[in-house]
Amino acid sequence: MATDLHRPVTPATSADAVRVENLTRAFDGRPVIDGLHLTLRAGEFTALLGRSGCGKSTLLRVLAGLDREIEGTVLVPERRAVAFQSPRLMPWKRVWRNVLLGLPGKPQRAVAESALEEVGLSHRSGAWPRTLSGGEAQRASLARALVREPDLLLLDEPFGALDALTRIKAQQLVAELWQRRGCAVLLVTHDVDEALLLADRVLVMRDGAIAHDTPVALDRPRTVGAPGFAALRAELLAELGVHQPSIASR
Ligand SMILES: Nc1ncnc2c1ncn2[C@@H]1O[C@H](COP(=O)(O)OP(=O)(O)OP(=O)(O)O)[C@@H](O)[C@H]1O
Repeated sequence: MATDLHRPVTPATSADAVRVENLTRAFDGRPVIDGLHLTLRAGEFTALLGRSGCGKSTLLRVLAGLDREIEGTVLVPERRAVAFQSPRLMPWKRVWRNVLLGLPGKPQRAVAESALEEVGLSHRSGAWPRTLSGGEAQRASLARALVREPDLLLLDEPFGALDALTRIKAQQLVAELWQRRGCAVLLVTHDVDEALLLADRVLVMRDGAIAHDTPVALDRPRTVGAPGFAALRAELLAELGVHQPSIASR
């Protein structure tokens, strides 16, 4: 039975931001998502890992309502927003107009300015997208997500194309925004450390379903050197099929 994602349904339990039951998505008869179950709690930061091509982006697109050719049940909040690895800004619209793009009604520039201030980009409000650095463009994309006041923020490798320093800053910004806004976040990433630095829970996707679900009970703010970090990293890498050789002692 195809789920009517055209009328997003608020999950039955208000403590849940997302409920997915028995979700299947096939391309040309080949299921990429196959009987997947998933619950995301309101306000929870979840990271989603998995090998390339395992279906992470497909799942995110379904949750965003961008892909409706599915079977199963998908309950998501009405207010949700998505940011992709490539910021997808319209080159012919100034930054603040990009931020307001697609919002219903006639939102005032002040709405965009407020979101741009939140991501530290007020000074580039009137700029053309092509003049932005990679990090600035990604922050503009985050501002565009924030003006939607999402209960669910979907992030598809938003830091993937950034240099190492800009990436750290962008990760810190997302952590701050999440703590301030209190929305549920689902972050797709390839980076195990990034998942462990940011998330309350890390999921690993395999064979079209959630194969592994790890709570991350480390104190915040986190560092890669924190006690317990290395053990969680090793556990997740093993789930991803990467086994770290033990260093032989002499
Ligand atoms: N529109 C489409 N038509 C046909 N096949 C598709 C389509 N979208 C995705 N796929 C296929 O579905 C599989 C999962 O793709 P998806 O982009 O969800 O993987 P992913 O886990 O996000 O990968 P990566 O980590 O490399 O970004 C891939 O084999 C991909 O080729």
